[in-house]
Amino acid sequence: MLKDTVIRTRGLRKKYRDTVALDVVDLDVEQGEIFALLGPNGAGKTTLTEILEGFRDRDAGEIDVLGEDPGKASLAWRTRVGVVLQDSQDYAQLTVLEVLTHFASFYPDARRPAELVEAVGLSGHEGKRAVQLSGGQRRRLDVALGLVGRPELLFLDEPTTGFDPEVRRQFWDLVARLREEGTTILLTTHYLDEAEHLADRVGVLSKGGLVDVDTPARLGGRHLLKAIVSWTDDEGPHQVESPNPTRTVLELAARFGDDIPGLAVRRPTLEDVYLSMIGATGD
Ligand SMILES: Nc1ncnc2c1ncn2[C@@H]1O[C@H](COP(=O)(O)OP(=O)(O)OP(=O)(O)O)[C@@H](O)[C@H]1O
Repeated sequence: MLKDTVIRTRGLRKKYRDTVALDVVDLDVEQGEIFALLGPNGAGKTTLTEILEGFRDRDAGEIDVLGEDPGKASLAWRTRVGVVLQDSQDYAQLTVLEVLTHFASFYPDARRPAELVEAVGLSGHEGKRAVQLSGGQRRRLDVALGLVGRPELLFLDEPTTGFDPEVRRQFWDLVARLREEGTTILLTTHYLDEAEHLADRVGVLSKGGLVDVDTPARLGGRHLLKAIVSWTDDEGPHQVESPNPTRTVLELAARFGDDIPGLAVRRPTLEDVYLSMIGATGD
């Protein structure tokens, strides 16, 4: 294993009865990287994540996570890994502060509960029982629990589901701060804007296989795709694909004068590329 590789899998396979959930997955995630795993429902994201976390067994393949096999990992390894699962854990009757204090006691160098409350935007809710929190607030408590042990590697499984737009932005800022501290993050999300904003690289999982791994800007050859220039004239709306949209706009400006009616230049988004990749594999 390379010194700076935090996650490495080779030939990873997992089957549930007749369903092949993971089919020969080779994945490398480097130290300090934010890696987003994308894929439609049932693609295998949770299966892959939970195998890497040591919560599910694999059928075949090699895995190295922070130098150990998660299936046989030590307690010391577990303190280096933070996990935010899709489903909340059961601590409904404890207050926010009690939950955080309790979990902090398991770690050698835990973050202070007050710091965590602030970081996930739960200030003012410290005394509330978990059961009294809204869905989004409860999710933020889950995220705080993932961070409590100051993990070197953090797994975030759909962390912002149920967050309102403002809290999502706050969460993104929190992830940016973790990145600055050198935390490696494996994130699964259905929000393409989240992947674009946060991830250094994204991997698209479809039907148990990694279809592509690249930066958000280059995934699926996105950087090579043509821009779409659209405008409106007396005949109605027009649009053309252009390899050089600046030139197209200059030509239109020469034709229309100062103002090109209804001008828009649209570059293919990560979502456009992702949907065409998923469509191409028949999901
Ligand atoms: N415990 C299980 N027993 C049987 N089949 C399972 C089990 N867990 C997952 N599967 C199947 O394995 C496949 C991959 O599921 P997985 O939950 O890993 O997908 P996912 O990408 O996380 O989906 P989602 O986006 O909906 O969370 C699916 O076909 C699912 O039905």
